Amino acid sequence: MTLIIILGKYLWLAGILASIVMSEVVTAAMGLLLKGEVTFDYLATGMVAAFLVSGIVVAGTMKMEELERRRQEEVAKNRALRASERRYRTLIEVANDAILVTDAETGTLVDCNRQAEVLLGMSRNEIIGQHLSNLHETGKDLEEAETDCISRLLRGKTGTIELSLIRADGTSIPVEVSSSAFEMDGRRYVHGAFRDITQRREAEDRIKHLAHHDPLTNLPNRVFLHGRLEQAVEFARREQKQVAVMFIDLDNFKRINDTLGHRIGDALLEQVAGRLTENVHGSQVVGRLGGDEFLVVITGNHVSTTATAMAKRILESICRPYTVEDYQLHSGASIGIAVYPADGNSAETLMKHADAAMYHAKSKGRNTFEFFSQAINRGVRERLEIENGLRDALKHGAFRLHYQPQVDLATGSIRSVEALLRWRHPVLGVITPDRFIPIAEETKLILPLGLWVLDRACHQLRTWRNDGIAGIRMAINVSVKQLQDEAFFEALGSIVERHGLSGSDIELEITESAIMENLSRVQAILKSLRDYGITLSIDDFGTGYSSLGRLKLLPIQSLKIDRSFVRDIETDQGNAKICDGIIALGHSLGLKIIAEGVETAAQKVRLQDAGCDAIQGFLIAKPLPADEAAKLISRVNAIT
Ligand SMILES: Nc1nc2c(ncn2[C@@H]2O[C@H](COP(=O)(O)O[C@H]3[C@@H](O)[C@H](n4cnc5c(=O)[nH]c(N)nc54)O[C@@H]3COP(=O)(O)O)[C@@H](O)[C@H]2O)c(=O)[nH]1
Repeated sequence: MTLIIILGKYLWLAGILASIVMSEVVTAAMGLLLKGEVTFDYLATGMVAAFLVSGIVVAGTMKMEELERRRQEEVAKNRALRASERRYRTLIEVANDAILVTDAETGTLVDCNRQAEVLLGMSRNEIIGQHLSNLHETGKDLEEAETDCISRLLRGKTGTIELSLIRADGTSIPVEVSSSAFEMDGRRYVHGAFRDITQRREAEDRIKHLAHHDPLTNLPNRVFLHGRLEQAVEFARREQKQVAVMFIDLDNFKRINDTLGHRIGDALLEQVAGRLTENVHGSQVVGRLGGDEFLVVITGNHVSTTATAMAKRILESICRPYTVEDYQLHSGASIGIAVYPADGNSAETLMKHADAAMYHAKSKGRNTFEFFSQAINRGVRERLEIENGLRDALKHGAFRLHYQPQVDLATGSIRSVEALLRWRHPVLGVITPDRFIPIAEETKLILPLGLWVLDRACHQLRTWRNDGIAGIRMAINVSVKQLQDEAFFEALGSIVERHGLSGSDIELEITESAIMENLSRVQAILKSLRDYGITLSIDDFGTGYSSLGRLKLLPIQSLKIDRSFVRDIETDQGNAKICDGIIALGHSLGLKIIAEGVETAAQKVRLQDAGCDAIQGFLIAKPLPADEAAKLISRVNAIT
């Protein structure tokens, strides 16, 4: 071999040597031929042999050169290949991701980096040779989707996908895979960069949990419940099943929250959530809609029976006393139930109807449950009609005020009139304030409506004054929602002054229950009103369980005995005693007492004997239109 290399390198020398040898041979042969020492044939044969030998020497030498060139090329190629392999290994080893190289035809792993060993908790030897699909987690809901991912990977589809790998210790690990396909030696491979996304998934899960759960009780929230209810309805539609939606609203919660504070209220809600959870099993779901409202979703057959049993259990469980810090608290619940498909075809309708049924349960006396019915549905529609009608009536000036006199029992004169709203609905006819005021309060329409009443009542008083009817004040009902409105006080002042009146011309009546349930929130505004000279009166007194202690806190000037106590004062000893008690209590606090709903002379006498200061009722007059009220005032006050 060395000889070949040397010869290969010195081919030119071999050529010269061969030429010299050949010319020597030819010269010597010619000499021998001339001397006749050899015949021509012999000489020719020798010459040919010499040519052949030298040709063979030259050809062999050339071949050796060719071999050498090829060998060198091979060495260079191998060196380049090794360098490329080193570069490739360095590249995949320095990668932050786990790299797995898969034979696209067989799905077998043919290479991996150190990160892959760490990610999978396996050695390189354990990884290489495995089928890629052996490493992905199976037996989960996502199996189908992930199998699809694996086959996408193997088909060399580029892009990013997410799947779960199974580690050597059996734990699952979510990964994001960026893959690309390449060909080598006529075979197709897939290069996959696998990135551990456990932390990202955990963060996403945390965010998802927060977005779907109520932070106080950790129960599913409104968004989650709505989605779950939609799924349940869809499932029931497909599988011919039923869904019951149970709307639960706590009784008394607002009072507890307002009087004892939000910390106690929150603790109570947490305990209620715990009790509800105890009563919900299997596929049933309980969640919190917000405030003191909870929802349960029940799917299956005969859901009405299940819901009835569950509602009874829940009511019983919610009723048990709660211990929160040093307090023993009592609550109850009102439950409304709507069933798919009878009561609605969508999550929205079912929730709305369960809510309506809950309101019905509440109005029936609380701590009870009620299934949605067509009667309730009619009520809901009517309510909606009233709500829409209220907006129109406000816009088109369809309200009227009537005025009912209040008579001073000491003098017999009319000392004030109460402004009372009247409304004739275009379809439903006359609607009493008892029906539309609560709806106006819920929809906040009471704010513009209340201002309209103030304006019209003040306008009327000014008109009467201008007409010479003096010495009376205007009593106006205000809702607690109005008192909570920051703009109310200023608006009232500007209305009163615009009509050339002063605070002392106005008396505001606020219902006892409303004032007591919102005491802390309205105390400041009541004080401002009193400072402005307005007389404050507690309406429907006796129905709201005010304690003497709390009454003393209020800047009020009079109490109005609820007409339910006045109705049979002559015959009902109990009611008579209540009236006597209210009069005595009020006087002891320096308050004036007025009795409403006085319909008979006997009632008037009984109240007068008890020391009542003023009366209002059909005995004197029903609420009257302004002109009739004016005539009555003039007549009565002219006599007295
Ligand atoms: N926030 C506002 N509330 C208002 C306004 N206008 C009225 N109301 C409140 O609606 C409730 C019902 O009022 P209404 O149907 O007008 O009934 C009043 C009288 O008609 C009725 N009344 C008066 N005397 C008698 C009687 O001898 N017998 C009898 N059966 N009913 C009688 O009482 C109502 C007046 O009650 P009160 O206000 O408690 O003095 C009622 O609660 C109104 O307050 C409004 O503009 N804003």
